[in-house]
Amino acid sequence: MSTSRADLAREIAAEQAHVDLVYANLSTASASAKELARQGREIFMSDRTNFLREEDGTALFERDAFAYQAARRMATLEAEHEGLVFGRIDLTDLEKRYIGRIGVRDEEYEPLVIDWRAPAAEPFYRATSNTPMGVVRRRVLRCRDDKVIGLEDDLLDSSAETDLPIFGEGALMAALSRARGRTMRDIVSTIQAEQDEAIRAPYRGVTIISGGPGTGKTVVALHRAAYLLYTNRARLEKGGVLVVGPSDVFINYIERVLPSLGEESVVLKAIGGVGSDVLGITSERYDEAEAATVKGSLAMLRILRRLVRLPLRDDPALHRVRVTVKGEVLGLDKGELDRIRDQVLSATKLNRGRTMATDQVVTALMRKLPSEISIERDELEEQVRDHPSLRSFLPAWWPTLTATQVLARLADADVAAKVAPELSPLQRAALVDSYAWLSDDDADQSRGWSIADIALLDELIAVLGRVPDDPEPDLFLTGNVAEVVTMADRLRTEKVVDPDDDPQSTYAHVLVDEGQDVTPMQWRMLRRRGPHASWTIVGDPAQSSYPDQAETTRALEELIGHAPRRTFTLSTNYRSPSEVFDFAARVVTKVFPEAELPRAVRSTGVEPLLAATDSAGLHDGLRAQLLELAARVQGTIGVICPPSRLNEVQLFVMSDPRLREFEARIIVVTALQAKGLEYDGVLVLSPDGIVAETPGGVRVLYVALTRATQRLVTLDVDTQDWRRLLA
Ligand SMILES: Nc1ncnc2c1ncn2[C@@H]1O[C@H](COP(=O)(O)OP(=O)(O)OP(=O)(O)O)[C@@H](O)[C@H]1O
Repeated sequence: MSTSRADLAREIAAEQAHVDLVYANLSTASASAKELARQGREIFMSDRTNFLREEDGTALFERDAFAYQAARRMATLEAEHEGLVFGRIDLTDLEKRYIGRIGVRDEEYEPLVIDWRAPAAEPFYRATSNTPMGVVRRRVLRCRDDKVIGLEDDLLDSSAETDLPIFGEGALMAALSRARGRTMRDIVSTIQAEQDEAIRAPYRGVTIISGGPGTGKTVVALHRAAYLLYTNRARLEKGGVLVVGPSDVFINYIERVLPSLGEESVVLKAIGGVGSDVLGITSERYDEAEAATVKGSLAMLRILRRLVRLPLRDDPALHRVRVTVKGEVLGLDKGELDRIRDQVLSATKLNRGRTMATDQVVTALMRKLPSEISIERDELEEQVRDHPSLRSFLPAWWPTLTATQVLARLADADVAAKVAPELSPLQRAALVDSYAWLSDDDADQSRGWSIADIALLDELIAVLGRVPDDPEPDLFLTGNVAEVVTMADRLRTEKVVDPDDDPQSTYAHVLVDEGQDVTPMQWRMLRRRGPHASWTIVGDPAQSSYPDQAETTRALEELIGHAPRRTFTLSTNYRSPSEVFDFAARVVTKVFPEAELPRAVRSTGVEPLLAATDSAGLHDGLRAQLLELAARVQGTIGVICPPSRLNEVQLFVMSDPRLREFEARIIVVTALQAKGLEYDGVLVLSPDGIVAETPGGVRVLYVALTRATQRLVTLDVDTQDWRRLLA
């Protein structure tokens, strides 16, 4: 229903005039920002009812309209390419409202632009032709910096008597068909109605955002964080917002979205970095499938507790203690000492328990003195307490332990056999092997703690308590155990602070992305970061890399408890063309029939390409397919491969003379590293390898197959068993 180019140019010029007015007001306002903020507050206080009527019943709007806020956030927004004003709605009563990243008023306090999060902006996102909400036309302005360069309109109420011109084919399609960059962009001008509902859901309790791949879960959750900061600013700026994603690559990918919405105060962390507040360690390393599964499971809880209680060495000298008072030998044997240990550990944490344990040992020894020996109680106590053998026994029997020292003990197969009897021999071997790097003669000592270990170390800190400021010297460190401990010790970086403080940083709102991959042990780690928080949890079980879904669900249920909960399911795939998504869906439904399958919003007419090669021809096959992909798509190309091939493929892509010219566009990752990311062209290398080497198997292959925004190629190497799933 469009009109001529001249009409469009006229319309753009008219919009430009309004945008110019906004910028002019903004710079005047910035110049006297503080003063205006003060005045604004006064007006707000004295004439609140007037404001309320004008602004659709919200007191929030006014605050953001204050020029002071605007100036502060403008500094961030200036760095972005998208304009400050991006939308307009024309209402049946002829009112027009401009929507933007921040609210701006003129000197009369008349709104020139409404913040996208204000209630008055809601119809911009929610109105549809079935329910127009009084909106006749919705317009998206495409701006570069402060210049309007295009318009896209939707006529929502064709029955309204209007002569408003309508331009363009719709903003969403225009946005989706552009090539993607290396980082995620905000979608503030094209948020869809079902997404808007999740974004504006109430603050309290737990908000779950589910839906298949590419439905905008991540981007919606980030807009929700910006919305919550707007509606609960005082609480959230003080209490903090934590966003947790699967990897550092993912965090780099999303990190510009919130600043582009004017919000800088959110803490972003990869799941392997959540424990860094207490451990000083972050990890990006994945364990092999079997070990990762064991370490994620709640069975580890019992194993770690036993590990903490297991004496560091089976030294007969620690099986008994003897002191002499007035010629009488007073002693406790192993059974008595074990009982004291159990009692103390059930009352307090190990690193805080030495004093209590000492008191109990002293009392028990005092009781051993035959009653006929006459001695003042105080003197007896002093003699027992200060006895040199007791003083050397206690630190060895009740050592101060760091989390890394304790976990490192699992490198010893005998220790693992004692503390983890419930594991199968295969599981136990995988667990022990995963710590082989700790031994001094392991070639790969640089491997370090894995992502799954971080949650275990965090749990251990919760069990052990902090290391006291001035731990007594650990006299027990001799022999073989000492070697293991020494290596762990080198990696020990726990911060030492007041032992009575809760050691973790906590937040008022925690947003967890790719929640389906969070293992039960990781949920416990996250819970410690938000004991009183409200939560936004984003996920898609069909993409899970943790095999025991039932266990993860239980862990999540425990987190939610009785808190109010609401679930939003997003149903449209904005990333992949239908040809790519339908192909991937065929694969996943064979192993996970209950998968949420969204409807792809676009189609390109290009079916995925299934290619094959053998190990000998891998480089030639890979080069040929990548050159073809690079010629066919603009933008990024993701090569998704099994972990065992990652180094080889990275090296090949960097060194091959023909591929080097595309180096800036090609990214080589494993399927787990590709979680949450997208590329214009995707080559999935060795699907069989991905299934075999990754926890989650076919579900993780599904992740790989759903990363493309344009084209998908699969390249089998030697085997192609996975193709049976396409039948
Ligand atoms: N309303 C929208 N307007 C424009 N682009 C959108 C919209 N919704 C989603 N997108 C785009 O679709 C792509 C997929 O979004 P996102 O990564 O948030 O999906 P997801 O559901 O988290 O995917 P996955 O589960 O596969 O990680 C992104 O490029 C995002 O910007």
